[in-house]
Parts: sequence; C-alpha cells; structure tokens
Amino acid sequence: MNAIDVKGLHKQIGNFEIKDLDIEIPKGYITGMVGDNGAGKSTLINHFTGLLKADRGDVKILGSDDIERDRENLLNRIGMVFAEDNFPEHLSPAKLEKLLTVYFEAWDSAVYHKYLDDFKVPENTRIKKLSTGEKVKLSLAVALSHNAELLILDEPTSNLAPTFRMELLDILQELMINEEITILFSTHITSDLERIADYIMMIDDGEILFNMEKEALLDTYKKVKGPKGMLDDETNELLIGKRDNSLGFEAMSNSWDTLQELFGDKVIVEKLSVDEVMYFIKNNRRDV
Ligand SMILES: Nc1ncnc2c1ncn2[C@@H]1O[C@H](COP(=O)(O)OP(=O)(O)OP(=O)(O)O)[C@@H](O)[C@H]1O
Repeated sequence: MNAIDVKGLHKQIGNFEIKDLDIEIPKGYITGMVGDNGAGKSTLINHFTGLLKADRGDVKILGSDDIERDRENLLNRIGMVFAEDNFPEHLSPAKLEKLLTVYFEAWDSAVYHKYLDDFKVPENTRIKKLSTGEKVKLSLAVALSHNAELLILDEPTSNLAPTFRMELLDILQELMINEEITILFSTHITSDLERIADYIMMIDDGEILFNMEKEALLDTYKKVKGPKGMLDDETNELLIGKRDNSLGFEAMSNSWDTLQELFGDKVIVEKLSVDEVMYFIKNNRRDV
C-alpha cells in the first residue's frame, strides 16, 4: 500500500521540467529525498500538497486522486513543514492555536503544548520575533499535533542546530514505532537519511535517478577501487560513474563480487555512503 502514488507526472515551469515521473512512497516508512539545489524536490513536494497542478499525469495521495476536491480532508491528514512557514507573523504560538483548533478536526492541544515545551519555543512571543530555528520547530509542533497520517517535510533539518536535529530524528523514529505514519522528507544532510530513512529517493534535473530501500541500496551497490590498467572494456562495463585518479580508479558497482572473483585482492570493495552513491550516479549521467 502506498501513501503517495505518482504516475507519469509532468510539469513545465519556465525552463525547468519534471519529466514523466512514476513514484511510489510506501505507507508506514520514512522516505528521504535527496538531490542538488534546483533538482526539483520542492516542485515535486508542491504537487503532493496541492500547491502545484501537474500538466499531465496522476498524483494519488492517501487514496485520493483529486487533491483539489479533497483538499480540506487531505490537509487534515497531512502534516507539513516547509523551510519557510506561512503562519500569521503577528500571532504568538499560543494565539495561533486558536486558529488551528478550528482548522484541524483532530487537533490535540496537549500534544501541541508538550512539543512547544520540549522544543523550547516561547508560547507568548510573536512569530515574527522567533528565530529561524524556532519557526521550524513551531511548524514541526503543528505538523505533529493533528494526528497526521503523512508527514511531508521539506528540508526540515537545514536550519536546526545539530543537537536538536538529532532530537528531531529520534522523535520521527519514535512516531514510526508508535503509530502507523508515513514520512517523506527532503534534505541535503545525507547523514540524516543514513540515520533514519527506510527508502532513499534521488532526484536530479526533474528525473528520479533511484528510489530504493536504503539497506538494499547499500547492500547491492558497493564502492570498488583498483590500480591503473587493471580493467578491460568488459570489466569497465561493470562500473558506474568511474573516476580515475593518480593511483587507479574508483567507482560504484553492483557486480563487485564478480570483480572480486576476477581480480582478488587487487580490487578493494567498501561500503558506500549516500553521498558517494549520489556522486557516482551523477558522474555516470555525465559520462553517458
Ligand atoms: N515559479 C517558478 N518559475 C520558474 N522557475 C521555477 C519556479 N519555481 C521553481 N523553478 C525552478 O525549478 C527548478 C527546481 O526548483 P526546486 O525548488 O523544486 O528545487 P529543489 O530541489 O527544491 O532545490 P533546493 O535544494 O535548492 O531547495 C529550479 O531550477 C527553479 O529555479
């Protein structure tokens, strides 16, 4: 069962194009979305929240294939955090709650105040006076206080201090254990993904380069390094995004075991980081 199902999504904005994407975000898991600046992460997310409408293709969220028609119901069931929030700046978090209780059917005041307290967000200070990080924390408190089934977080951690980032990742993980919830979050901080994501999706220039279960990704693909002159045309074909350096080459490969059989100790096989996966895949695109 998928929380988000996208088929053939196409969108042209100026010179940028989201190119006929098929995406499945499975229910009950954390999916992390990565990609360079301008890759299309926010544009894609805006289609999930109804802020943008596709030129063509289908977007199905929490069973609804008509976001406009079901907007109110969906916004109750989706918790959202964006890098910039749209809360009325003249209100304090305490006053804001009066609006939110009207808006969200399943608003939980006790949970909201608990998060404000835990996150050390001053309840009676006007939002415009809050620091950037405090505003993100306020958005998170709101997103976590209306019993949302799906959390969509667009770079939630980028403005947060490392200690709170860790705290937030723990909170998100705990939510997964205690409740049937789905989380999609975009980030540039790949160590956050390594820590909590079940699936990793990479977007580049409006295309999905991969969307895979993290453990399967890191078990299937490994970093391989070897000396100069070791490879022929055939073994070269087993490598993804190869880069040569003064000592030899390094690349990513899902045929690392074959290379090990062929070359024994001459080839070094190591675990990849998510950053390295992205690096080699981008290299491969450049080479093709
Ligand atoms: N309203 C718009 N008009 C023209 N171009 C736009 C508009 N909105 C977005 N774009 C372009 O679409 C591309 C994708 O932008 P998007 O914000 O989705 O990227 P992103 O992956 O979220 O980037 P970042 O990591 O920097 O936040 C960019 O090239 C951006 O300039």
